[in-house]
Parts: sequence; C-alpha cells; structure tokens
Amino acid sequence: MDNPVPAASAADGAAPAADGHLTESLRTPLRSDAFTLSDEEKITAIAGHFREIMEVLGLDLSDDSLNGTPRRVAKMYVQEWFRGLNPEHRPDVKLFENRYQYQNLLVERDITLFSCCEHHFVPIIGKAHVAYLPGEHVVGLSKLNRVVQYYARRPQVQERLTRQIAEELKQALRTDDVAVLIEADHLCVMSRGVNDTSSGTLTAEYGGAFNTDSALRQEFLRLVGK
Ligand SMILES: Nc1nc2c(ncn2[C@@H]2O[C@H](COP(=O)(O)OP(=O)(O)OP(=O)(O)O)[C@@H](O)[C@H]2O)c(=O)[nH]1
Ligand SMILES: [Zn+2]
Repeated sequence: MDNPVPAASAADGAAPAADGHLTESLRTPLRSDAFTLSDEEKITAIAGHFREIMEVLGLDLSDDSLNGTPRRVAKMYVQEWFRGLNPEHRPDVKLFENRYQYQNLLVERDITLFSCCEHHFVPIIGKAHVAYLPGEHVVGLSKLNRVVQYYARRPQVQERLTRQIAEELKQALRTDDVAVLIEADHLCVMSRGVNDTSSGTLTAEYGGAFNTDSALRQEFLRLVGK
C-alpha cells in the first residue's frame, strides 16, 4: 500500500482500521475484525444468507433465473457496492510539483457518485463537485474522482460521505483549502417510505479559504452551476 493506514490493534493481530487516518467521528463504524475473512469467504457467506432471505420470501431458487442471484448479490456487495470499506482500495493520491504556478481555483465537477444508504441498503445516486486551491503541489485529476468513489462505495449517510471526502482531500493535498459539494437522490426517499421522487439532498463542506472567503465560495458555486 502506498498510503499506509495506522493499525488499530496490531497487537492482537487484527486487521488495520479502514479509517485510522480520519478523525474518529468521521470513521465508518467497522469492527476490528472486519477484514479477517477474505473477499471470497465474504462472498460465500453473504450468498448463503441472501439465499435464505429469498427462500423466506417464498422464491423458488431452483428457477434458472433466480439460482445465481444469491452469489450475484454477494459479489456486487463485496466487489462493487462496498469495495470502499476495504483500506486496500484507498487511492494513492500522488502530488506533483506545481511548476506552472497555477494558483487559482481548480474544480472537478459532476463526478459520478453511486453510494448506498446505510439505513435501507438502497442506492444513493448523484454528483460530487470538489475543488481546491493549489499551492506548491497539484494532483492528477482522476485522483479526485477516485477519492469520491472510495468513500461512496460504502454504506453511507450523505453528511459523513461529504466530510470523509473533504478530510481525505485536505490530507492528501496538504491544504485546508478544499470544497466538496454533493447533490444526490436517495432511493429510500424516492421508492419507499415518503415516496418523494422530486426532492434531492445537497451537502457541502468548505475548508480553509473556502470557509473564510465568501467570494471564493461563490466562484466555486458558480462554476458548478449553483
Ligand atoms: N441524515 C440523513 N438521513 C438519511 C440519509 N439517508 C437516509 N436517511 C434517513 O434516515 C431516516 C431513518 O429513519 P427511520 O424513521 O428510522 O426509518 P424509516 O421508518 O424507514 O423512515 P421513513 O423513510 O421516514 O419511512 C429516514 O428519515 C431516512 O430518510 C442520509 O444520507 N442522511
Ligand atoms: Zn435510506
């Protein structure tokens, strides 16, 4: 790993804490044995449990179309939807010397965001816009998207997701001058419960100059179309 993560309890052989680099209140709640099982062992276990859910619902698992569903769902959870729980997938955010002396706002807007509501385990779909003020360093653009994806691919609430991305970017870019805006639709609000398909959720985190300089914040909001 290029981004070493401090071990939570290396003494008892437990796996490293996924979010050991984040302030405690921002960490995704994970047990210390979260990575004792391999991905393949997790897929097998989850497939077994999902099969039981389908059986309780009365579905006939001998049907060709349903037979592979438990394993399909398990693979989707471990390898895709929740891959950001595993610190092995934490992106390596390389910095480059800012030899162009570019010192204005840099905005990466409309980053595709797929996440999962941790209360109902249904999708959260939206866009993230992130910005920073380069100092001595600049970063490869795709790394901004990768940081968003890493934290999105977990069971989430939008507030924590927003703050995790901001905190990671502050550390990686070595500056507090970071802004994160997320606009998202929650399937738990749209498809069940209150059944509202028109509302959306916006969350924002403004660090450093974005917090103190309202003109800079307005410029960011203008560039992302808000
Ligand atoms: N703050 C926050 N709440 C969320 C997020 N995603 C879902 N929720 C809310 O989590 C709450 C869970 O509330 P509960 O009353 O325990 O669950 P519920 O009975 O399914 O609630 P309803 O959705 O109102 O039917 C709901 O109000 C959801 O809308 C999120 O990202 N942030
Ligand atoms: Zn929900």
